[in-house]
Amino acid sequence: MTRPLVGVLALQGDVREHLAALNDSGADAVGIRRPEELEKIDGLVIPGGESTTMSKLLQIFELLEPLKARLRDGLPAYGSCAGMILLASEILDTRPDAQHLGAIDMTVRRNAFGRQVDSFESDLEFEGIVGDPMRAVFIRAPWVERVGDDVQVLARVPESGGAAAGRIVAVRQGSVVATSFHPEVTGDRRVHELFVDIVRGV
Ligand SMILES: NC(=O)CC[C@H](N)C(=O)O
Repeated sequence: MTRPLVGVLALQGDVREHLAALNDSGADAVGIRRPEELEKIDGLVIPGGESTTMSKLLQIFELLEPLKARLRDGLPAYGSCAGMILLASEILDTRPDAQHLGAIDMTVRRNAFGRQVDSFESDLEFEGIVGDPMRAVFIRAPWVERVGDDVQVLARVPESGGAAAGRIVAVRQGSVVATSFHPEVTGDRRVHELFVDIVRGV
């Protein structure tokens, strides 16, 4: 597979940044808004934004069930922040009618680090990615409170992170990856390169 076709769920959130990051990382990127567009892609990114809004829009645009089906069939996926929330099997502190995709066996707490003003940046180690520590940008981010046996923890808040030190902020289950933070906004393409390799089956 030379340049895989990777979709970015384009209902709401920071779509443009992920399209650019994927194009920089060896994939051809395309926005996804309709069920029929899901069939042609080799992988999918779910961007940051507002997970409860995305949940509603997934239903309005009739994408929820077709996307769940493609994920069940093994579609590689990567979710950042709100995308992590949607990929979870259990979400804490969300609306009762909020939908989720259940692609990773994990419990995620929305807005776990606090209010918008508590957003922060941190340098952290990312399992499987070599080189300098990754600059992680957390914007009203979730954290992972529980992971299933098949889920690999890829990154945690470092000891310098105060009360949140040790909290799980990046995970992988099979071909599905999720981060609490936003690599798409820093110019560091290593997470997107890792995901494109997963899509390629590397
Ligand atoms: N940066 C983000 O994606 C924020 C996520 C948002 N706080 C939510 O709970 O859906």
